Amino acid sequence: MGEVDPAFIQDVEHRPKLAATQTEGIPLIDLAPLAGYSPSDSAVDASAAAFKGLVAEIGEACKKWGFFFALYLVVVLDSFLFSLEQTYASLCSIFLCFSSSSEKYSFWFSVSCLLFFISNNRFFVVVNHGVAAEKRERIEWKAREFFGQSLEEKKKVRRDEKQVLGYYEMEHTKNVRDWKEVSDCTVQEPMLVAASPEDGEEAITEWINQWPEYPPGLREACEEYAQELKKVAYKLISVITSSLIAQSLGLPVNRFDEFYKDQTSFIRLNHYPPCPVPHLALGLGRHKDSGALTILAQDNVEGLQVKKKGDGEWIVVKPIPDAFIINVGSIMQVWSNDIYESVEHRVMVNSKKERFSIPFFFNPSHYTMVQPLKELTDEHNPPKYRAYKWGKFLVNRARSNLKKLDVENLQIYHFRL
Ligand SMILES: O=C(O)CCC(=O)C(=O)O
Ligand SMILES: [Fe+2]
Repeated sequence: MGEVDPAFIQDVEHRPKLAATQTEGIPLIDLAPLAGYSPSDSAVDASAAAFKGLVAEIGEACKKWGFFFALYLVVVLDSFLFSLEQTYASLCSIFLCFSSSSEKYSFWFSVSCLLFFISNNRFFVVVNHGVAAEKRERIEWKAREFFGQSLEEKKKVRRDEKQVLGYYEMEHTKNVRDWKEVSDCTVQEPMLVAASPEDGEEAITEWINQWPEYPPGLREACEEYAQELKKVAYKLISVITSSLIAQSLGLPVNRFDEFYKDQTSFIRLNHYPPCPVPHLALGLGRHKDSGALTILAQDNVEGLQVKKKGDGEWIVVKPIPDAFIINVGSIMQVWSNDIYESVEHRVMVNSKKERFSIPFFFNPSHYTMVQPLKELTDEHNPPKYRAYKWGKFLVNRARSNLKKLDVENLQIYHFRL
């Protein structure tokens, strides 16, 4: 990335402290009732008594530990799962970490949950999500090979205004340049999106993947990983729906299915090179993910931090081998009318080690009107957001993150009522 351009330098109040607070605690809940789950039978599985018992159990666990608990630890023996909880309005953020395990568990979405309660932030950690370790290793290795090439090579698949998917190294978050390079590919082709961010313009366009010649096999690795992660996302959505059902008896268990038919989910390969000024710059500035759900694979180099509610302290999410970290995005915050709150997070860089991460952003179809679910609102609890069209939001963001602007780009608070 060459000389340190002032575009990378964070304002003083956003500069990272190099010694940040670590996460520690973890309770566990056995989610074995999810064994055998597959997206096609979500209605059956998710309505089963055992599943309901599980959701209730998680609610109890939340009650028991509440948000006073700073840290809590449970050691888990064999298989784990996790889950989202029934919520308590004051609780806000959720991160889930999943670990992969051997293939034999693919049919057993069994498990347990590692819940981190840090003040009133919650994290969940899980294994046995069914993604084979070698599939994850393959995409991680291909990402290393891809980013290991010269800038000239990588620029052959560079994104631009029209080809929005591909390589780029100029992303700005909150109008400060990130110390990273990325490559995006869609999960479902063709990916249909709005052609323009302007309201009233109905034209649709396709975003097409650009695959580099080198490394061979990158495409296959991404495609196979995408299929696996889609399955994990559906499982998560079914648990989230179930926990929301506890808030509203009128919410059908397949409530979210309609949004994912023509999904705009995508995978991002993130590479954070070593940085000579880690105390001044960030790999990725503070932000909330704008989709519904993110499933993140990080390597073993520390860097991800989430913001604790209340005192605003930044907490390191320590890497767990083979773990996925899952966080609720802004769409889920709107759908749930703030029952779930999207977590603010950022990435620190360091002067010695490079770091890689691979988020899977689970997003609905471009024509989805994002608004609080009507089953979760009434005259006592009115909608907190007006509806917005996801495809327009997505295109607006895609056009606004490559350069410094004078104002913050589009956020859900712009739709707050
Ligand atoms: O690299 C990470 O750990 C986080 C990446 C992230 O938050 C993102 O790409 O939105
Ligand atoms: Fe993020």
